[in-house]
Amino acid sequence: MSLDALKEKAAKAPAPRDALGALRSQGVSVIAEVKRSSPSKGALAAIADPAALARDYEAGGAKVISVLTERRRFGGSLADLEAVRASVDLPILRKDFIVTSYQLWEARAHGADLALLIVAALEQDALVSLVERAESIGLLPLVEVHTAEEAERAVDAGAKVIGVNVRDLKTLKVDREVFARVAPSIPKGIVKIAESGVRGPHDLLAYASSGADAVLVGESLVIGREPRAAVADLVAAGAHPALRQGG
Ligand SMILES: O=C(O)c1ccccc1NCC(=O)[C@H](O)[C@H](O)COP(=O)(O)O
Repeated sequence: MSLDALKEKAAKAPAPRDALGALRSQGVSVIAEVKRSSPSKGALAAIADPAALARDYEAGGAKVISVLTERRRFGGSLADLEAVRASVDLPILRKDFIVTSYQLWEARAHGADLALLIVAALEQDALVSLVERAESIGLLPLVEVHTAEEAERAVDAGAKVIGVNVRDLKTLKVDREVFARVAPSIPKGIVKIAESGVRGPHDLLAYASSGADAVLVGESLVIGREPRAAVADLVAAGAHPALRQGG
């Protein structure tokens, strides 16, 4: 589709939902992901009806839904994004390898409210310009980092929401300690998300004790038999106001 056509589609898309408000609400917010497969684990779950899964996540108390839209390695699509957006009242994250403003327009045109920007994949100028572009078209950028240096770059680029992915995207290894090492480099006032490796409430509590305002969870929700109950268990664990770091 041409950029002009995409911009026209974006203009007709439903208005963006308040993702920052959702992430800043009380308790540790759960971002539940629609994830069929992954480079690290291969096939995880068939997910014939991503909209039904998203409704289960919403009923369990998730604050945001993440939809992987990359097809080859994650089995996702923009059609999934659109179907999920239409089926719930929550803000939706387009989780993909976004490196152009075309992909941001594409995200908004298909109903996304947030878009992932991975610091390691972008030169600083490009990162700054994509953060600005995202905000100008109504998308909240979730800027993903894996090291303290990348966190500094995210802050310099004006990120309001930073996700620390504890999965090393080069080796695919998950090291949950990464969050505790990187989070102190993120100033108060910026929403901190711990991404990957949440197997259950104990991992959410560990991330929360290191300052996480939200967790992003994929695999453990899609391989379990009761996604709604699994989300509800996480939400209950994260509900204690004392857990919030006041960041
Ligand atoms: O999941 C992977 O194997 C992966 C590999 C390379 C780049 C990204 C990858 N995953 C995307 C994500 O960030 C996760 O889906 C998300 O954080 C949820 O993680 P998990 O709960 O561990 O499935």
